[in-house]
Formats: sequence, C-alpha cells, structure tokens
Amino acid sequence: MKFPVDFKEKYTNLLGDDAPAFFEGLQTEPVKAFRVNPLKENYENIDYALNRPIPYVPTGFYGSVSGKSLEHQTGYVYSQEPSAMYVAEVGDVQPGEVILDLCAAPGGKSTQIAIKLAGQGLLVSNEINRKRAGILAENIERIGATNVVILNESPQAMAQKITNYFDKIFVDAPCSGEGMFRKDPDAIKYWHKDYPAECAARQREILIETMKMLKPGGQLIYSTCTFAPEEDEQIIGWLMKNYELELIPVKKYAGMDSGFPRFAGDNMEMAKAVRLFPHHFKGEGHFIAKLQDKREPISNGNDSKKNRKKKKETSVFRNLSKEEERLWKDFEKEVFNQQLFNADNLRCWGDQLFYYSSKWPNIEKLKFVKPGFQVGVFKKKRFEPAYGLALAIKSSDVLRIIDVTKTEWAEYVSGNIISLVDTQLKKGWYVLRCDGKLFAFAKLVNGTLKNFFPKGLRFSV
Ligand SMILES: C[S@@+](CC[C@H](N)C(=O)[O-])C[C@H]1O[C@@H](n2cnc3c(N)ncnc32)[C@H](O)[C@@H]1O
Repeated sequence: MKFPVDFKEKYTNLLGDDAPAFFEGLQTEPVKAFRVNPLKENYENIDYALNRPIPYVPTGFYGSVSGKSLEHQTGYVYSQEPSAMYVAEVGDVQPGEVILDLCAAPGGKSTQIAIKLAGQGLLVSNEINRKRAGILAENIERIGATNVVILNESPQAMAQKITNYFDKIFVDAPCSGEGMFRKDPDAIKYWHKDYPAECAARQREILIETMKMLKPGGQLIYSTCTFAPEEDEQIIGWLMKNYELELIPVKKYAGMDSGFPRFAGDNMEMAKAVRLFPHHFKGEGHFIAKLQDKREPISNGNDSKKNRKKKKETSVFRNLSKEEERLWKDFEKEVFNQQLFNADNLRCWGDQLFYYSSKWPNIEKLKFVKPGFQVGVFKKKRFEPAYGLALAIKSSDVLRIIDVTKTEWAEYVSGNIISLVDTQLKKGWYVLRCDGKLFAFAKLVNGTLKNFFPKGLRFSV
C-alpha cells in the first residue's frame, strides 16, 4: 500500500519514534471478527467457533463469517471488526434507554445497541444517505429487534423536530477514514492534506445538531475511524469549550491507547478518551470519547409534548379498520400461541401494519425507511406477515413451525418452493425453521410451501 506523501509526513511528525511501526501496522492484514446475537433463541448454537473471545466485548469473537450462511441470514451473527465493536460497549447501553445512532449505516453500532436494549426502550437509527439507509434497514431487520425506528434524515431536519430527547446519542462520524486504509485501500484515494480539516468542519455541524437532541444530563458517544487529531481530540476540545460536557474515562484494555493531550493543546482530559492503533491493538484504527452532559437532568424526554403526539394525531399512521383488526387477530391466533403485540401499539402506514409504541416520538414530516417494526401487510382481504416478523420471534411463540433441512433452506432463500411429501398439515401460514433457527414465513398450499422470501434478499448458497 502506498501512502500519500503528506500523510507520511504528517504522521512521521505526529508520532515520532512510533511512526515506522505505525506505517508498518497499516500494511498488515486486517483483523476479522463477528458478534453473536442474544436476542435469538439458543444464540450460541452456531456453526462458527466461539473459542477466540474478544476480551472487551462479551458477544464478540475473532474469526470470519459468511454472508451466505444460515447464521448470517437469520441474524445470529454480525460481521464487525474488533475496534468498531468497542464503541457500543463504551456506550454501556441499558435496556429501557432512548438512544439515537445518528450516522448509522451500515449498522454495526446500531445492531449492537439494539441487541443491548433487549427489547426495552427505543433506538432511533438514522442514516442520511438513502441507499446506505436501505442497507441499514436490512441489517437491523435480521437481528430481530422490534424497538428500532429507521430514519433517513439530515441531522438538521431531525433536530428541528426532536429536541432534548435522547438519553444517549452515538455520533460515529463521517471522517477521513485513515483507520480503514488497511481494510479498504480505496479510502486512500479520497485522502488529501486538507481532508481531515474538511471532515472536522462537517463533524462540528453534525455535533451542533446532536447537542439540540441530547437530553440535559444525557451522554454523547463520539467516535471516528481516523487517526487525525483534527477529527478526534480537537473535536472533543471544541465540544467541551462550547457545551456543558465533561469526558467520562473510557476503560483501556491491553493494546488500547489513551487519547493524546498533546493533540489538543495539552488538555490532560483527552487521556480519558481511547485511541485504537492497528500496530498496538488487534483491530483497525478508531477513536472513541464518551461525554457527560452536565446540565440539570430533566424528566424523561419521552414526555415532552413537542416530541410526542397522541396516536390519533400522528399523521404518519392511521388506525386499523375493523376488517384489518380482524385479519391480524385471525392470523395471530392461527400461527402464534399468544398475543405478540399490544393492540394499542399497532398502526397502519398505507396498507402496512406496524408496531409503534405510543411512547415513541412523533416522526411526522421526517423521512424514514422503517417507521417502527413492520408486522405485515394487508392485501385485499388477506394479511401477509413481514419477513422481519419471522426473525423477531422465538419458537416458543409459534404454533405453526415446519422444520426443514439445510438443503431445503438453501432452496427457499434462493426463491424456490419446498415440496412436502405426505403432509397432514393444514394449509395456511407457517414459520420455517432450520437447525433451530426461525428463518422465514411460507404458505402451505396442497403440500407445497410457497415462497415468500423477499425478492430483493434472495441469494444462492
Ligand atoms: C463511519 S460511517 C457510520 C458507520 C456505522 N456507524 C456503523 O457502525 O456501521 C458514517 C456515516 O455518516 C454518514 N454521513 C455522511 N454525511 C453525514 C452528515 N452530514 N450527517 C450525518 N451523517 C452523515 C455517512 O453516509 C456514513 O454512513
């Protein structure tokens, strides 16, 4: 890998004696890792070795996973390099918190945050780029969380609608990406001498909006995948100068460095942040800082009138018609052994049925990809379950399960039907399961499982 001359000169000056090892580290192979997903039943029942745990991430393991495996399709595993995994750990997410992941695609941190919420509280996962927001939605769908709203907004538009609201905000900022040079050598092409300063200007713009949305007394977790002081310590210095924020010390595990005070006017506080350098640590480059808002905490922003409207006043959704209520209830009774959702939290967006808690904010006038958890769609006089519903339930919820072989699973995910011989089963909807993992809905008609695997997600193994 050939580095730009200005890059070499900059880090030779900044890192001194450590610079040769730094450049050498950027030439070595990137480290592969993945996380398992405790939202899933028997989540450690996977075909990947779990004998190389990552010391600072309880669900993280070194090793690589295939995007075409059953474990990946069903959201049992998520591929993520080891440095990036530390961000959500630093955030210390607790079930019940109301969290914003402002720069979220493709979803590494969001999937980890949603899993940590364990179905309680809310994650608003936002991505400004429409195409990337679509990928984010796919990744979140697989993990099976029902308490995630996926927006496709600018921080400015969001902050106009939602203020003083979030307990925690993650800003995994768009950055000059120097820490990704080894994983994605194309990132070098974008680099030039002024790039870090340009990125820093954008980061400040994003953070101005972020601070409007953070609840007084909340926490901000700021991270980048770059080494540039302008985008790391100097951004934190700027934040602390302009807002009532203090740094919370981040625990340093073996190989992790403290933030560099000398990168931000010898501000000793910077040592509370963490720097991950590939030549000291088993992972790609990252910077993480955790900041506490020192303003007087207010009672939960959920109750703020500005942020919330009564169900009937929210124009994104409409209430279900009597016919739709009946269709959903009939489906629920037929397939599940219990009520899955409180009926008060079910709403329609067009003909699609969503779970959207009445406690969540009003997202009217904001662009979204998924306004809550999609349960299904009403088609003429029928209800069709969403693919994501099969990934968000457990076998113990379901009356109608059909177990299939790995070969049949591969047929189904590629878009084919499955023929059942001599079946006595009643016709209708079933959840398909392979190797203990629920993976899709199918409709049984005359001994054939008709394929309802989403067309855009089909793949050949
Ligand atoms: C480092 S990536 C996020 C990675 C993600 N958090 C993850 O863990 O998978 C930064 C994201 O910020 C988005 N972005 C770019 N410009 C932005 C802006 N002005 N405001 C908010 N987000 C922006 C990019 O599209 C990109 O997806």
